[in-house]
Amino acid sequence: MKLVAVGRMKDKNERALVERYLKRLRPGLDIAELADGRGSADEIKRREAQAILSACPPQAFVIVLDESGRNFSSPALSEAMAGWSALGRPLCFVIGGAEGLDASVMARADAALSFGTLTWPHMLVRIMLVEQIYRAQMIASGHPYHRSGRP
Ligand SMILES: C[S@@+](CC[C@H](N)C(=O)[O-])C[C@H]1O[C@@H](n2cnc3c(N)ncnc32)[C@H](O)[C@@H]1O
Repeated sequence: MKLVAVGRMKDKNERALVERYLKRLRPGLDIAELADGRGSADEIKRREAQAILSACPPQAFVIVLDESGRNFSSPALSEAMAGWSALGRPLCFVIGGAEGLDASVMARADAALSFGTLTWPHMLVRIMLVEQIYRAQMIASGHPYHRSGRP
C-alpha cells in the first residue's frame, strides 16, 4: 500500500504519531511526501496534481481523502479495504495540500474517503488515516483493538 501526501511532516510529535501506527501495519504503507505547490491557488492545485498523479502507480486503486467522499464506519472501511485489495491492484491513498485536490486527481480516484464535513489540516488527516488503516487491519483479523460498543 502507498500513501501519496502533499507536504512534509516536520513536527516530531506528528511524525511520532504516524510512526506509532506505521510500524504495526501489515501489509505496510509506503509514504511519498510531495513538496507543497507554489503560485496561485489554481497553480498550486495543478502543480500538486501533476506530482500526485505521477506518484500513484499506474495500476493502483486510488482512494482520495476528501470532505466530499464517503463517510465510512471503521468496520465498513475494513470491509471495503478487503474488497479493494481483492481486486489485485495496489492500494494508493492520496491526501491533498492546503488548497485541496485538483479535479484531475478526483477524476483519477476509484474511491473517495471522508472524515466528515469538517475541514481538517492535512497533517492531522495523515495521522487519522494511518490509525484507521491500522484499525481496519485489526478488525479484519478479529483483534480486540477495535471495540464498537454497539449491538
Ligand atoms: C486543509 S485540507 C484542504 C481544504 C481545501 N479547501 C479543500 O477544499 O479540500 C487538506 C487535505 O486534507 C484532506 N482533508 C481535510 N479534511 C478532510 C475531511 N473532512 N475528510 C477527508 N479528507 C480531508 C484532503 O485530502 C484535503 O485535500
